[in-house]
Amino acid sequence: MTKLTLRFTKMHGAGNDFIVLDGLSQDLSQITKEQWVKLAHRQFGIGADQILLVEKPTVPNAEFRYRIFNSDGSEVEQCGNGSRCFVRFVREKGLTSNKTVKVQVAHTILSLTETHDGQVVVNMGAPILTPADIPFMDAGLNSKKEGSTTLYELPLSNGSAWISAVSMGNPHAVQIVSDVDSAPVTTAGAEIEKHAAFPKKVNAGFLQILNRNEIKLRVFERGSGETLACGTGACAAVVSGILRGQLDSPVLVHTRGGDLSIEWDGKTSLQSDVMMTGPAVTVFEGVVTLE
Ligand SMILES: N[C@@H](CCC[C@H](N)C(=O)O)C(=O)O
Repeated sequence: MTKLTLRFTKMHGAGNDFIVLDGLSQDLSQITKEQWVKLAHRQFGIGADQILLVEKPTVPNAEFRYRIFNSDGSEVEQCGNGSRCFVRFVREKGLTSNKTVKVQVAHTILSLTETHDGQVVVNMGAPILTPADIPFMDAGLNSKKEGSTTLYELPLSNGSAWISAVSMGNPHAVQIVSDVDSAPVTTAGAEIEKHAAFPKKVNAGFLQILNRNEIKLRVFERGSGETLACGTGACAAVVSGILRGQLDSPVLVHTRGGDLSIEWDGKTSLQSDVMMTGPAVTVFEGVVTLE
């Protein structure tokens, strides 16, 4: 196998960490799934929750395309914290001078804006709540109404969990817990991630409500395990809490790696876009050789 030498940037958004690769000036097309896994490995690679590739768009109304790989090598549709790091990356590298950048991600275009205080605001689009589009197989599950949404009872080996199913481009199962610090995030989260009700697997969110505008959140991410923060998980948790009638926008989300602010006018229209504001930080740069 030929050796491949790549320039990379290590970044994080509220502790959710990324290897960002410029695919505009480097050929990344030959990299295999095994090599993504090795790059993301904490001991045998650089270490990251996700790898982000910056590429040319394939549609006319975006400046860039960016692709996302989980640390298990699976390619996914969406990454909230990653999108903030993406915009910081293209601006720091001088690849654009626009303050607001439109980027193609899977099947959507995201709009991202850096603010004067170093935060990034992302229009994450409207949440997807139709089970088949998440995708979520609700047939045969117990369900109940709470506020203006339906909750589903997900059977687990150690009891069950009442979840709401929300997609922010990627699937999330959100449950409310009384104390997020003692919640079984790694065990129940790992089981929910692979639950048969979610044919493409799912990110499992554990949400503790502090008051109507403030929550604590931990997420066991599909393909990466528990991360210090999950941007799409924060959006999905706030959508779930608002629909359950327990939260009001805006909501400050405390994760283990930092805070995110989420706004959603879902009481006016379910089609309202979710807005996420949070940090994006460059940690270091380097060169890595893949074999
Ligand atoms: N960390 C991300 C989400 C990354 C993708 C996720 N693990 C999935 O498989 O859907 C975020 O900040 O949203």
